[in-house]
Amino acid sequence: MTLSLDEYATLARRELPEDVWDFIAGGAGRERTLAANEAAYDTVCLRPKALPGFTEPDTHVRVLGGRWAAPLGVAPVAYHELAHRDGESGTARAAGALGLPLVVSTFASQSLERVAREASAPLWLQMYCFRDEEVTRSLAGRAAAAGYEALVLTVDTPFMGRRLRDLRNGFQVPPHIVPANLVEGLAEGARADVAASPAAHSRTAFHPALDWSVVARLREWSGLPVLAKGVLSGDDARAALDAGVAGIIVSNHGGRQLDGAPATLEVLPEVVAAVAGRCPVLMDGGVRRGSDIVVALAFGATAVLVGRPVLHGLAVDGTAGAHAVLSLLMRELADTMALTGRATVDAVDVSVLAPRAMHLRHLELP
Ligand SMILES: Cc1cc2nc3c(=O)[nH]c(=O)nc-3n(C[C@H](O)[C@H](O)[C@H](O)COP(=O)(O)O)c2cc1C
Ligand SMILES: CCCCCCC(=O)C(=O)O
Repeated sequence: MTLSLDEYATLARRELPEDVWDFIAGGAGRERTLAANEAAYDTVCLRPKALPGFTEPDTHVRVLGGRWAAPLGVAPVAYHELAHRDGESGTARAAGALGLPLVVSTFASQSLERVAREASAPLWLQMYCFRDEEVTRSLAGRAAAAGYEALVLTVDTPFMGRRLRDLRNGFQVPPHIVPANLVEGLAEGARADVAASPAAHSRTAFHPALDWSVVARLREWSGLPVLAKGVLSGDDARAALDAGVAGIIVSNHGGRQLDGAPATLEVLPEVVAAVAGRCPVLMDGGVRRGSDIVVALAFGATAVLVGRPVLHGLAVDGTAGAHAVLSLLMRELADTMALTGRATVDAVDVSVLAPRAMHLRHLELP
């Protein structure tokens, strides 16, 4: 019986080649930010509620007009087929069965159209922007045509961070796994390039000097709302809003870009304050328990996204494993809401938190 996301990670590690495990698990540099994301949740305590009078809370939320079964979605993660041949279609089936949204990566191993055919819950497409603007424009248009409900512009990755595990391993994407959304847009040489070294490819293919004006172009090309993913400060949140985003995702790319960047939970309140209710604020990074979701909501998040745990589920048991991971998180979320006396997601606010300092103060009383 697998009872926690940590256990899924342990099982997934046994299933995957070591270099693939490292690509998924790893972060940039010393992996300080990677570690900080999870550790941040350990600094916070929750306040239990005695005799709340119910056991099954309503976890539904509305985000950008879509109804989600919980404030939880799947973060954009490249190449799901690295974890299991079911790939993104399997993840879409798993998330859809639970009423949870999926953000499909530009670097998905199955085409965005194929994933859409398997989906039954909201789909968003994550956007990397390329030197060749036609590639970006075409992706944005295809997303709209295939029924995607939003674009997620990743704003923290002008190139991939220095991931030492991948450099040591000489990590290459296996030849049978391709960036399915791009195979037609990229010249043959560039296709070989992207497999041989994702990091080197990002340096040559990604737009090197993107600025916030791209938000308007993405909106124009797709007619879809655009969210900015990778915002870690109030200043950047305001810039994103000025550029016309419909939502913000507080993210440090799972610790894979700027090592030394703060844990996402740490900066979430600053971003929420800057946004002041003008758009939804999602977050990702280190969410591994339902109680982490409650903490993120208490800090002002509208919803959270999870990345690595979904790949762990896929690696363990394909579509069923991804489903198991997501439903475990939903169960833990509902239980935590019940034990803290919150019958709805709206009822989760800062009063659900009991900072550790409170306990210390209590102990110090004469
Ligand atoms: C293997 C892997 C691939 C990723 N690929 C993408 C990607 O293509 N686009 C993107 O915006 N973020 C990507 N991310 C970052 C995730 O969207 C997300 O920010 C991060 O995984 C959240 O942290 P978590 O894994 O601790 O849940 C990737 C992360 C991992 C682990
Ligand atoms: C050029 C290939 C890029 C894959 C990017 C995936 C990603 O964002 C990651 O963090 O890894």
